[in-house]
Amino acid sequence: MAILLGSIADDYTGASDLANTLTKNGLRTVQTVGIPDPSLALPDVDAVVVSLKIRSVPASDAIAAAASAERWLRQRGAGHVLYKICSTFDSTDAGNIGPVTEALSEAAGGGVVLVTPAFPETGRTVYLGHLFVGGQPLNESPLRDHPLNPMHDANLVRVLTRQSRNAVGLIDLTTIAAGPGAVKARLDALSTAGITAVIADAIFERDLETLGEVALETPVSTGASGLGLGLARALVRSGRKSSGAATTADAIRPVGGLSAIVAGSCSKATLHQLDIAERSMPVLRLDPERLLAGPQEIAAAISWAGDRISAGPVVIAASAAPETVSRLQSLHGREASGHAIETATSIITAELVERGVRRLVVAGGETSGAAVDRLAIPAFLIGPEIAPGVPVLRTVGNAQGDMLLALKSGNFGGEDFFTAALAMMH
Ligand SMILES: Nc1ncnc2c1ncn2[C@@H]1O[C@H](COP(=O)(O)OP(=O)(O)O)[C@@H](O)[C@H]1O
Ligand SMILES: O=C(O)[C@@H](O)C(=O)COP(=O)(O)O
Repeated sequence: MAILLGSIADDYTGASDLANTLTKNGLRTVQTVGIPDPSLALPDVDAVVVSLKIRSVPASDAIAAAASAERWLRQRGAGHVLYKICSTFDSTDAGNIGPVTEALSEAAGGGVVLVTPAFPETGRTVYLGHLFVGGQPLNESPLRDHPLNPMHDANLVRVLTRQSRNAVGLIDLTTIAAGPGAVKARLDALSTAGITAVIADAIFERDLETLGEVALETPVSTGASGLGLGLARALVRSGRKSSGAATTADAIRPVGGLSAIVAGSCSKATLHQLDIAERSMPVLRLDPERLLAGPQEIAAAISWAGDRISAGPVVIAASAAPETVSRLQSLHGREASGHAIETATSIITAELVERGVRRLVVAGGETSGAAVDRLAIPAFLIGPEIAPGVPVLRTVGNAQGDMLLALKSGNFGGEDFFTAALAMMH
């Protein structure tokens, strides 16, 4: 299998978001969970998205994991590797977007890397280096209250500079509107000035098409699904994409079994989706304090689900509003609280699968990573889109048999996302 495009995603929901975008734009794509075991039979594809859980780990761990994935992708023919980050640039001053971008670039021989989290379809745009989420600057959006990576600065040149060893530049919208030639000339000038990463503006998909065309001529880029769209369209336009359409129908063959939703995302969109789900499904709100205190809350949740799940889907959520999250974090620490809750929700998920759940929605990137790791799912085929950024996934090589999943980024999906997702999984 020789692949045209490789990607390393810093979390699992982000990986499925990118895989969805690449598929929609004509690339046959598979999502692997880490570097797959050589015995795993992967389909013949144009693009592989390797999902890693490296958004909120120490930078040195993130670099090591990304470097191994990059080597694996290059060995399979990837001429370009996209480091898939969050469209809301989720990270801290310690990284990991800057350190991983620099490491991947150095591994590929250096040069300047285009960086943009723009994803216009979900309202993420970048202008003069400032990231907007819908109509709000990043630091005024709900991302200011993210449990793990609260974002307090919309100026991405500044944010990336704080995470980088080398200087960071900007390619503004005027240059991008002038086309690929103008972008290349600006990149060359910035590179001569010693800059190794540039934040690129992008408001419309045409901006990302221009950036994709330029990025494809370089070994590495860093961005969200918008840049994936640009790269995929550039590959198709250039005629480099092999024949064979990207179809999704095969991925949603029915799997039967029970269905469940597990949420650990505390994002505004997820909190509202949970409120809406309460009108049509049993929803258990976990007590975060009790979750941290010992295994009783997990056992109680599994017993609660066991009493109801044969009658229809159930929802189990650790999610809480910012004030509650802050209170827990002030008692137990930010990372310790997040990690303990991810562990608890992943144990609950595995128990539900043990009891026959085969159709599963997980809300939250870190939450999804912990759950998929505990289930030891090796890879996913990409099915149809439920909402922008969220496809139905079908497991590949799963020990428990075929399952259908949706890994929902906290901020994605309309208010009826959970019922919409389950309606597409049979
Ligand atoms: N009630 C809570 N208090 C504190 N942290 C929580 C709570 N519920 C979930 N979390 C943690 O918040 C984090 C949410 O991140 P994530 O799953 O990536 O969601 P999102 O996709 O919204 O970013 C996880 O680490 C999760 O364990
Ligand atoms: O780019 C995006 O916004 C998503 O693909 C993504 O990475 C979301 O991360 P989480 O909100 O942590 O799921």
